[in-house]
Amino acid sequence: MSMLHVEGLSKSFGGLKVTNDVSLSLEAGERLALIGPNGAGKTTLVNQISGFLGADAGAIHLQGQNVTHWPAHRRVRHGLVRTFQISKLAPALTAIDQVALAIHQRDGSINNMWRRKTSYGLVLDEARSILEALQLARLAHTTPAEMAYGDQRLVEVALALALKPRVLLLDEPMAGVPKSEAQLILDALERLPADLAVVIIEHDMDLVFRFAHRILVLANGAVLAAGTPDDIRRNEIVRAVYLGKAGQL
Ligand SMILES: Nc1ncnc2c1ncn2[C@@H]1O[C@H](COP(=O)(O)OP(=O)(O)OP(=O)(O)O)[C@@H](O)[C@H]1O
Repeated sequence: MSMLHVEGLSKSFGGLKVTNDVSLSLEAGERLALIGPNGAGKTTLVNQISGFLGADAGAIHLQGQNVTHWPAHRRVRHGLVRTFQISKLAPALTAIDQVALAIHQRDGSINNMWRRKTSYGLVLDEARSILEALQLARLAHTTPAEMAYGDQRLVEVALALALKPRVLLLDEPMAGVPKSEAQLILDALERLPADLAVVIIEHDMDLVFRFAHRILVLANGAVLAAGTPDDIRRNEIVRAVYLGKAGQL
């Protein structure tokens, strides 16, 4: 059974079809990249899958369960977690506190007055191990303002991991990150749990072609092509519409 199955998803804003009959499937451990020119509908599709935007037509199944009409927070509880293009970090909190807060949120313990100190110790242990897994332990006691931008993006990935996703949607983790920090991001993404299913929106083709097992190309809201990185690299239509024009192949 697929971890995520999207069938015929569509959405229009006025007369503009922003997603047009999009289907995709994702197995545990798979890395799928969503690429396409600006305005192709990538973020809209991720907004729909994560429950931030409804669908005019189509269905979304998470591990066989129909979640099409579920609100975003319910999808999160069932393992469908996303990050955003724009930073959502709390400016005054250290990385470890932010991750600990996300763990509390996941466990529903944030308002639990009777929380025992021992359980808080366990939360901190877990927060530390999430940071370590992404090689971010060096940032544990650092606030976002004191971090390089690439590190901030990675702490956001750590926050998403704290929610124990089975499917992780990453919206442009490389956006705004200077080239000098790009390798750091790629290294961290390659250390994501092997059984996690990942959908990544990304304009950086180096990252896309190194990270993705499969690539789905969107243009004008519709699927233009889908296949392995080699298939996509060789696809003449994709080259003409997107990759060739971007001069990145
Ligand atoms: N709330 C909205 N109301 C009206 N139009 C919208 C809305 N959100 C997105 N759009 C339009 O939908 C189209 C797709 O936008 P979307 O942000 O999904 O594209 P994208 O592929 O993610 O682009 P980018 O690579 O620039 O992030 C664009 O033409 C955009 O202007």
